[in-house]
Amino acid sequence: MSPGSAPLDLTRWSSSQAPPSPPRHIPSQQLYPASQPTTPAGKYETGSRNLPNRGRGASSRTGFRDVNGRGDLKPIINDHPSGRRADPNSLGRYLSPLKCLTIALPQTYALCNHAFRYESSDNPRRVLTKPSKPVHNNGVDNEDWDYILYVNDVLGGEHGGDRYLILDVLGQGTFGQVVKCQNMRTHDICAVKVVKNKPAYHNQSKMEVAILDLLNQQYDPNDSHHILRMLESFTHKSHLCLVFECLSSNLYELIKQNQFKGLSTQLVKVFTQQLLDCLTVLKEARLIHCDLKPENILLKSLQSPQIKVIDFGSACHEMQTVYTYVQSRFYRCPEVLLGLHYNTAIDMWSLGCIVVELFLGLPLFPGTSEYNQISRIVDMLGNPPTHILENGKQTHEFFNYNGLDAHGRKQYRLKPMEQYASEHRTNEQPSKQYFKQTKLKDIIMEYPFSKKNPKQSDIDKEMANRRAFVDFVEGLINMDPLQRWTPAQAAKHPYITGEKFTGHFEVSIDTSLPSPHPLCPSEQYFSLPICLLFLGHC
Ligand SMILES: Nc1ncnc2c1ncn2[C@@H]1O[C@H](COP(=O)(O)OP(=O)(O)OP(=O)(O)O)[C@@H](O)[C@H]1O
Repeated sequence: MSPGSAPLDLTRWSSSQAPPSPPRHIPSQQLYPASQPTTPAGKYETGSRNLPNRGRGASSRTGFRDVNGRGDLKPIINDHPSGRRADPNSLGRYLSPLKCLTIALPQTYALCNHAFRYESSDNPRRVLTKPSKPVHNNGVDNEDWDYILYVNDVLGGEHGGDRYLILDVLGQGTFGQVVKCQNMRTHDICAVKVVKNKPAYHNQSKMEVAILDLLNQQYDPNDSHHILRMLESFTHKSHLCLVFECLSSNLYELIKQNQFKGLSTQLVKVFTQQLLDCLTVLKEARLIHCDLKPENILLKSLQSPQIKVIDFGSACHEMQTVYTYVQSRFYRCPEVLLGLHYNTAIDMWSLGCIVVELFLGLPLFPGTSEYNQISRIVDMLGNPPTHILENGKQTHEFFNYNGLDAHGRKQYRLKPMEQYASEHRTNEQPSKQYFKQTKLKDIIMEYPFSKKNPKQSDIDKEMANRRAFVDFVEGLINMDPLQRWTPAQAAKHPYITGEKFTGHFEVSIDTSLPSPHPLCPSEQYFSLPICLLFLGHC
């Protein structure tokens, strides 16, 4: 530096003053509009303030300047970062190659070809529905009568209601698709179930709307009983759409993430308490969920073990058990398998299967067929009580009648697999065993510890927890629905309350009778559709 010359003060260069220079790979006449001078005014002015900003990477020499006003010329370095193109929207800023080829791709194209024009309407729409080929309903439905959903399409607003921007897919079920959406008015994120455009699904889903409305408004107005919230429903291009609060992963995914190793008795307890709370409310409303399983229990978020029960699409009132074929097979109870009348007790059987699965990481009765399901249950728990077998419409499908016993009671024995298979022309396979033990108590008590080298005090505590857990589960998977514990009874078990478990828990009689619905004239003749008429849902 010459004596008397001012030091370079790079900090006083603002990026907006930095002159853009053409990148090596794009001709400068393409980079700058014809009206814009290739060399911005002042680019080669002398004086430290006007020195171009120095960026990272190689610099290119673009001229000389008088460094001291006395004609001492020094080369001017144009500090254009290597491999970067000037941002045409922000003078003095540069775009990285990554940006040029991603978010600034339309500009990059426009630079290369002046005729290029970008229109967002030309974007290929990301389809979320499979198959996506238009078949029905003027081309908006596929061959399965599912509405073909695209990211950034809008649902709703047909009758002036809220509109929902489709963001992503959340799940798929028998009834339709569930997508993550954003309410375009409130900006809230929600889940929208878009039901198949078929009368059977449409009508059944209207029942789901009615049941959730009833539960949300009448039985759980404060949203404190772990029941999914339905925000509204509307029709979009003949598809019934149900708008729900948006939840997180389901419990099956949680088990899977845990590599099917099972959850601690403590965490299982936290989930069970919430499920019992939900089932208590359902029993009060005399509603049967009919499809309780880990996939239909969702975490509210990944931050805490708060859960919600979803999918009331198979739910019904106790007086309206029109379908004989309910519940997912692994969680199906003996009275349903054998074709008896059923009530809210069937959800308690499912709950028993679920809590064991949460603890073990594997389903308790993973039946591969109806026969395999019942044979797994019988293998573990023995025959169902005689009165159940006597009254089951399907008993003769699975059991042989073996005459009367010494007390004059009918005796039944499960058909051998080969007999059942030949009678029903099915390909039954022997049950694959996942545990070497066959009895529930042994499976649970001998299940390996998750902790390596636990202290004796930890072992004692865990074994005490497990003893309470076994006793609790046995009350739920009682073959006799009349003896099976109700949610209120189960909620009093020491495993749930945290009291010391001192031996088999004797339940007291459940006096919590369902209260008559406020809008129904007679509890005796209560039926859901009548009730819904009062609520204006039919
Ligand atoms: N509120 C929600 N928030 C987040 N994901 C959801 C929500 N509701 C449903 N899902 C996802 O969508 C999937 C299908 O939903 P749902 O069980 O209600 O549909 P379905 O057609 O009734 O299914 P199924 O075949 O079990 O009857 C769920 O397993 C879940 O993964």
